[in-house]
Amino acid sequence: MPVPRYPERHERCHRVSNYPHTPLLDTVHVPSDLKAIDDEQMPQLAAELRAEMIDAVSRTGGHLGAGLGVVELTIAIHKVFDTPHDRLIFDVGHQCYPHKILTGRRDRIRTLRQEDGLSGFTKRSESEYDPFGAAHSSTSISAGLGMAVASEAQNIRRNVISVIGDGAMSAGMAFEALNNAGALDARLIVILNDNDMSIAQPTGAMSGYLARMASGRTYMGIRETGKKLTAYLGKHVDRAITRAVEHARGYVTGGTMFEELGFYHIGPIDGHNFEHLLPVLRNVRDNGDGPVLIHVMTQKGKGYAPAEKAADKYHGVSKFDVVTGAQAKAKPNAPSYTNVFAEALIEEANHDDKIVAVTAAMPSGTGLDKFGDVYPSRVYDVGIAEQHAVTFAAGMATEGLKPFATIYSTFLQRGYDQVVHDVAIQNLPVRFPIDRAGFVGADGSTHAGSFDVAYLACLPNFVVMAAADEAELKHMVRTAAAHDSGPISFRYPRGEGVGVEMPQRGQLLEIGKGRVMKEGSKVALLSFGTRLADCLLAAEDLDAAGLSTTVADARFAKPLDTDLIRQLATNHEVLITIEEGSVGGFGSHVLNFLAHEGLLDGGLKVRPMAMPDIFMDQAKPEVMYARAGLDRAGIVKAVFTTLGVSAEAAKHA
Ligand SMILES: Cc1ncc(C[n+]2csc(CCOP(=O)(O)OP(=O)(O)O)c2C)c(N)n1
Ligand SMILES: CC(=O)[C@@H](O)[C@H](O)COP(=O)(O)O
Ligand SMILES: [Mg+2]
Repeated sequence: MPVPRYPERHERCHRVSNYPHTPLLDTVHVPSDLKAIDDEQMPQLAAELRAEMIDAVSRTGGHLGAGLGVVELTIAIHKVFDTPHDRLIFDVGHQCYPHKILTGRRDRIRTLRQEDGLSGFTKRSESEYDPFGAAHSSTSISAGLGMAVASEAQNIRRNVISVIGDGAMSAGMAFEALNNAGALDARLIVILNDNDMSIAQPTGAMSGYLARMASGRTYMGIRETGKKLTAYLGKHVDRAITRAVEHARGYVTGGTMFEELGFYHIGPIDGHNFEHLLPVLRNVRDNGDGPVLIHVMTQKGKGYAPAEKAADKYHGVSKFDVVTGAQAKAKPNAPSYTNVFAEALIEEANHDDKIVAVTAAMPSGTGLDKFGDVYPSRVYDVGIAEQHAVTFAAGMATEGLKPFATIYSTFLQRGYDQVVHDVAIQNLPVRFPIDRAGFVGADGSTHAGSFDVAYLACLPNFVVMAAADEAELKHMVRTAAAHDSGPISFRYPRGEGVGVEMPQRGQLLEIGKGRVMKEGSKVALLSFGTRLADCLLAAEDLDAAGLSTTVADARFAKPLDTDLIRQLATNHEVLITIEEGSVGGFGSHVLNFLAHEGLLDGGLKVRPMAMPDIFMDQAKPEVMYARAGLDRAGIVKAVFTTLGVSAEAAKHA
């Protein structure tokens, strides 16, 4: 039976109306419905599921390539195992859209990543089929092992399956979990979904090792393989498995790194071929014990030509035209912060050959791909390894290089002990450009850059800056490059700048000095970072309401500009701090200073404005600002509330 291949048809066929058979997908509401469908019909189901996913993501945007690559694998796992009793954990969770469609969420799949819609990742509160939430990578083996051990401790027979990508497998956490699992001997099934891609090309020796296995260098003969498999799976190695072995390139059965760690290692097998997947999974389900690793080869973007051709560009997409693959791109009003950072770093590197840059598997997201185009030997992609990235940079700093460890706010959380122990305590001049600081929109709470100011400004030795606009970002890159006496960070958000005039090169900022943008006499708005633009707009409203307003840009959360704060506290009735970060950040440091200096004792009304103490679900950034009260209207409201007056009364105050 010919399987319709979506790209060749170039049609929107999510309803499979042009498919000659009854849509099988319409009969699958939950995974147990798969039991009624024959193995031979699985390719048809996969084609329908793939088409459904492509159509949904073309309307919502989101993670495309990873999900397309695991369509067959997802179906096969749900067909063979008994979820949700058996636990299925997707690492990162960005590949889980086919899983969502098969697990009762098809009717909401076109709400993916939208306000009040489905999350773009797995989420415990969303479905019983998501036993573990994710979005940061490389947690699935640890979580799965915990579940497996807990089940065994409670005499519950269940399979736990962790699906982890080759990129995610590069992280320290994954190795820690493999190490523990091999020793504990718990019944854990790890499926290594190897598509030879991370977001970008994978890097590192592990990636090379997997590629060598996939190219057959370590394969053993089929007969020998059969013997080994029998040893693991028991006497009844299914006839189908022998067929699968013949079709697949073979089973690796000895001497692999995974085997040395105590795993039974099966594969590589073809992850798009049900004749290989189903018998292998059934045999693992029905026989054997202890940890097993199944190495499955897949193709990122499988079944959609544009995504197959350019897996990096179709990892995460905006809305796109299914026929052409063209992604919707709003005309930008200003350069993105990421691009400004990249250009500024190149500019500084032109002047200083000690400058180097480090990324943890995010070259395009951080702009370091552009830096690498100019200075290929001065950029290091260490893989998904934030902890290592930080200490690696610390080591470079000890030898006189000037490393920029460029890591998203949310991912730097993973390297926190390294930031404290390896960088701050030793006062090493590692520069931390912190991208995606603040709300990030569709990726939701797991990716929000909420905590970096709180977790960095509390550390002795650190200088902590936030850019209010793209020109400020340039200044901060230059300032960080010149700051050689200890660690320094600067944060900037996802998306476009505000459209200010750009200097050719950044200026050196005086450490610990803010700037006054506008002088008033009654209300002082002290902004840290990109809320400055809304503060200036709010000040217009406040002035119009008769509340003369000063606006200042703190630039530094550490060291604080104490002269500026003292002056604002002394000369105004109200002092409001505003930042796009959690409680415990800039505002907390200002309050601490004011309290210690006795500046709160004379009746000054101080209100710190920060992100609310919740994990906020995905929505458009404007909506998130409004919800958090961190937009123009929210700032005006905070001032009125602090003064205990209405807008009308304020005019007469
Ligand atoms: C701790 C952490 N660092 C970085 C990322 C960003 N990230 C998301 S997916 C991804 C690549 C994952 O590659 P792989 O596991 O091979 O999955 P694939 O996309 O190839 O299916 C990266 C780097 C992340 N989610 N978590
Ligand atoms: C899944 C993941 O962690 C990344 O793909 C992330 O979604 C990228 O975010 P940006 O689009 O902000 O680079
Ligand atoms: Mg991969």
